[in-house]
Amino acid sequence: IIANIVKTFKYIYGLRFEVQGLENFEVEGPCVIVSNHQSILDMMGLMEILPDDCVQIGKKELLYTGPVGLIMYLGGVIFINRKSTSNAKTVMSGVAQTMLDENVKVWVYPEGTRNGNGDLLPFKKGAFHLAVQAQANLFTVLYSSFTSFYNPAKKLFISGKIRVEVLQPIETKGLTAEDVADLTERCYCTMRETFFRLSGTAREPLASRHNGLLPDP
Ligand SMILES: CCCCCCCCCCCCCCCC(=O)SCCNC(=O)CCNC(=O)[C@H](O)C(C)(C)COP(=O)(O)OP(=O)(O)OC[C@H]1O[C@@H](n2cnc3c(N)ncnc32)[C@H](O)[C@@H]1OP(=O)(O)O
Ligand SMILES: CCCCCCCC/C=C\CCCCCCCC(=O)OC[C@@H](O)COP(=O)(O)O
Repeated sequence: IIANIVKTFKYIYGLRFEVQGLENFEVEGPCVIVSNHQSILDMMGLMEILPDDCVQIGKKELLYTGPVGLIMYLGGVIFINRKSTSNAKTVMSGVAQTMLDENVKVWVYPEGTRNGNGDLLPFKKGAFHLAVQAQANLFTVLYSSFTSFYNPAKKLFISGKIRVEVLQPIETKGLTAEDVADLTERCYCTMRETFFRLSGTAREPLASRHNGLLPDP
């Protein structure tokens, strides 16, 4: 119900989605889906391709946003406290078990916050631990940059097109916690390349950002 309502918002905002690779989602079983997160507009992009039985990880502050919080709660959003790694880790290890027991897919924004600066932030590792703990497939989804039609700094909001790509799943069978850092880095590199390709923007060398995993100084 939520997805069908939010999917109509694109007509009001004058946005078009061009989706590639949706058939990659046609794999049975639980999985973790990670994607870039630029703005609240991502909620439209999320609903545009949301598979069945898929819940999202959200910051717990969103639970207290009145009717929207209630809708998210009823929609199954898993709320985590980002300020407490141990609390977030405990919640997420429960999620791995639920994924397996109830055949659920989980959508995570590994940047951990909205970021509209035309690049990806360094990734948090929770989503990758989750995929490894559940030994589930990991899907990566990229939305092209919104900067050409939405730029709060320039007070710009015009109609536009968002290119979306669902990449081939990555298997995590046999991987352990020790492999998570490497898995995170591999996904980061692939997703960043894809983001620049979809956005039609030049690629900044990773070396200038400490292989992408560390914050800028
Ligand atoms: C008409 C009405 C419309 C209504 C319409 C409704 C729309 C309904 C749609 C809703 C949609 C919601 C959308 C919400 C969107 C957001 O709220 S985005 C913000 C919230 N989401 C997130 O933060 C997810 C990503 N974050 C993570 O996964 C983070 O890793 C965590 C779990 C929060 C921890 O964060 P952290 O401590 O800051 O960062 P991190 O460096 O990853 O971890 C620290 C250490 O713990 C380890 N660690 C992390 N996680 C684990 C783990 N699970 N197990 C073991 N070790 C772990 C790491 O490996 C790391 O250790 P080292 O490897 O460095 O030694
Ligand atoms: C001008 C843009 C406004 C257009 C809004 C159109 C689309 C609206 C679709 C559904 C409306 C309500 C959904 C609310 C869900 C909000 C999810 C979200 O984006 O939370 C922020 C969180 O990830 C990270 O928080 P921070 O960036 O760390 O703080």
